[in-house]
Amino acid sequence: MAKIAIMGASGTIGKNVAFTLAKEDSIDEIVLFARESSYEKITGEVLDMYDALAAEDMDCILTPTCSYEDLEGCEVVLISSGIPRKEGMSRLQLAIPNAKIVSEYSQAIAKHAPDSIILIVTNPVDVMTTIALKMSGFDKNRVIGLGNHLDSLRLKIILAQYFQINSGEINTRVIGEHGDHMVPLLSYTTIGGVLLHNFVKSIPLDIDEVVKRLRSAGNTIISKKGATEYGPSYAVSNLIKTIVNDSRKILTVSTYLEGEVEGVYDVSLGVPAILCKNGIKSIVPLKMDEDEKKQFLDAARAVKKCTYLVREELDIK
Ligand SMILES: NC(=O)c1ccc[n+]([C@@H]2O[C@H](COP(=O)([O-])OP(=O)(O)OC[C@H]3O[C@@H](n4cnc5c(N)ncnc54)[C@H](O)[C@@H]3O)[C@@H](O)[C@H]2O)c1
Repeated sequence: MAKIAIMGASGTIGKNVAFTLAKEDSIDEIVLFARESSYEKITGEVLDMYDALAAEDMDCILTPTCSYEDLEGCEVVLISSGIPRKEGMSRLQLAIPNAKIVSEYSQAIAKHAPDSIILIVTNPVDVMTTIALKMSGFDKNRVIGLGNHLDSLRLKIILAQYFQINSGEINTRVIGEHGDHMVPLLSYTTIGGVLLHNFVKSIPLDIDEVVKRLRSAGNTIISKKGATEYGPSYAVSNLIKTIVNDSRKILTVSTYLEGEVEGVYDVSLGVPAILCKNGIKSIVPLKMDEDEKKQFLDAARAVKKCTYLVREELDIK
């Protein structure tokens, strides 16, 4: 049975992840951490969740708190605190205030839950993953960012709807940046075990249109309902369940790279990795085609530039 914590639990992602995971048999306590200004709200969320859990005869302990001491004994700590991107705001303008929050929380986690795994959702997530790594001092296998797993789920559903087949038949992956420089790995995509490139010989597909829909998927949701909610929350819950259950699934997560992908160093980006109880067990080796490789290197350059500027601003070595 696992104890986990969510920092930013009063927000959309945080509370949805808490409610989803409270129904998991393998998790017996969830710490919902909030700032003092959000404490009332978080206690209200907890009372409401308990009513729903009672309807399902579930007994997960939900602990609302503003105290870092309650992180003690957590196996996984999720950071989903942060300001959202406002119109006209550059990536860097978003990154600096969010990096200050991630930096403070990562140090608190290192002190109070030194054996935990840190999972980052706060955007720009690939930059935040490096900040959390540097500020926690954790082994890089225990600092993981979520972004491309969600993008991969989005590509899966776009293809399933296009071909009108069960989404379980689609095996696909998006790597690189969770943002403009995402890299859909079409050369690895299979449908019912058949490579996409072979499959589309019999059923034509406008690949450019699919990639365009994928890249704008998050913004399309935000423009219609103000925020993304169920997709990211379920994607995060997938990662946490895989870790606490030691399931060893291969999921695409942001991790600090030191040459595991040829020519890419000192930057966190999304790559397929085997996840286990200790975090990342290993990164799955990739053989990208020329175009995918070029896109991945572009992603590395863009994310690295932003990460360096943030580190300089916050004086993070
Ligand atoms: N990586 C992904 O796939 C993905 C997907 C969706 C959202 N996100 C990101 O996750 C983060 C949270 O999204 P959300 O929709 O839950 O946002 P939200 O605005 O609903 O919640 C934000 C949370 O952060 C807290 N917060 C805000 N400012 C803070 C500060 N200065 N110090 C401490 N806590 C603070 C709020 O109290 C709240 O709990 C955002 O950065 C968003 O961009 C990432």
